[in-house]
Amino acid sequence: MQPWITLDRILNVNYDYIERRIVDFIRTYVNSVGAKGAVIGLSGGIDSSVTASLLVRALGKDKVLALIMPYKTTPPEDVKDAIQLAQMLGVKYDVVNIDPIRASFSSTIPAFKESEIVANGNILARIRMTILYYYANLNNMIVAGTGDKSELLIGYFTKYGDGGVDILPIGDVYKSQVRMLGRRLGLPDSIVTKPSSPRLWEGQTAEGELGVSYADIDVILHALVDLRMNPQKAQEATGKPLNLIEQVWRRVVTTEHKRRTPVVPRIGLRTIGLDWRMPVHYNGY
Ligand SMILES: Nc1ncnc2c1ncn2[C@@H]1O[C@H](COP(=O)(O)OP(=O)(O)OC[C@H]2O[C@@H]([n+]3cccc(C(=O)O)c3)[C@H](O)[C@@H]2O)[C@@H](O)[C@H]1O
Ligand SMILES: Nc1ncnc2c1ncn2[C@@H]1O[C@H](COP(=O)(O)OP(=O)(O)OP(=O)(O)O)[C@@H](O)[C@H]1O
Ligand SMILES: [Mg+2]
Repeated sequence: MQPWITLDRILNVNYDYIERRIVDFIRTYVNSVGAKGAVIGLSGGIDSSVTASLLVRALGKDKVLALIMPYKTTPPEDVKDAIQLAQMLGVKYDVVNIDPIRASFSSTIPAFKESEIVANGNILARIRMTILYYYANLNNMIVAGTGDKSELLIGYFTKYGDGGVDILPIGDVYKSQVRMLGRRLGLPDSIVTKPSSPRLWEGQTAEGELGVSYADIDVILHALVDLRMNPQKAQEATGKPLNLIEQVWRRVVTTEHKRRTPVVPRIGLRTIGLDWRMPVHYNGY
């Protein structure tokens, strides 16, 4: 049988609907929790650019605050792209260089190891999260996350770093779809065509670190997650190698802890995270 789950199938979705749904979600959520707006980290990458653009459509430019937080591994073009986008959207922005903050970690932590690139890279994401929450606290705003469905499902984010946010507007949109959305939102070409990278260390790219392309990841996730296929069925339907499918699935299952609130052992009659559930903007008593 010819593979029928192709990238075209992932890309061929109703972007008008996606845009309307997300804009409506942001507006309703921010208003119903009584926040004054949203704070976002702008990296010059596709995810934060699309999210920022949707925030402005939902809330208006005066209710969106952008933080541009370069480190020495951030290419100057990224800073330029982020500033250009903030100006294009008309939002207020601050540029905060995080080099000295990160340097204070290496100079004060006795166990600090310069060679631990992933652990040290995660510090950058957690420094940025701390700064975003500082601005949110000062302005009675919430922190908008930028994780897309692909990154969230494979756990490709720093727990409580870029994962430490209040809402995830593009969290149900695959990376390949986010790029298409970016084009439709009129984002500059330099942003839309830029290869994804967390820029946590010199030369890092997402596809290089993961060892698989987002085009493949998205097709495989659609089969495994949306269509609930087992790896064998997913292989028939996508034509991708079984070992690649299993590798992606392994990432999904081993990172479930990143998508949950911390686990609590059951002791009482109702336990947080197990059978205590409440809507986040419930006003009743
Ligand atoms: N089963 C489990 N239950 C509960 N907690 C568990 C756990 N397994 C690990 N943990 C905890 O999780 C920690 C590991 O998670 P974490 O600290 O996130 O670290 P980790 O997943 O190892 O690293 C983050 C990954 O995300 C990538 N990243 C980061 C930031 C941005 C982006 C981007 O796309 O822009 C990508 C980064 O390149 C790296 O590959 C462990 O040290 C442990 O504390
Ligand atoms: N230099 C930076 N300044 C401000 N925020 C940043 C910076 N680097 C990362 N971030 C924040 O961390 C988020 C996660 O980074 P990530 O690289 O996944 O997203 P992106 O750069 O927007 O898109 P892509 O995944 O395509 O690179 C960013 O979307 C942004 O909110
Ligand atoms: Mg990036």
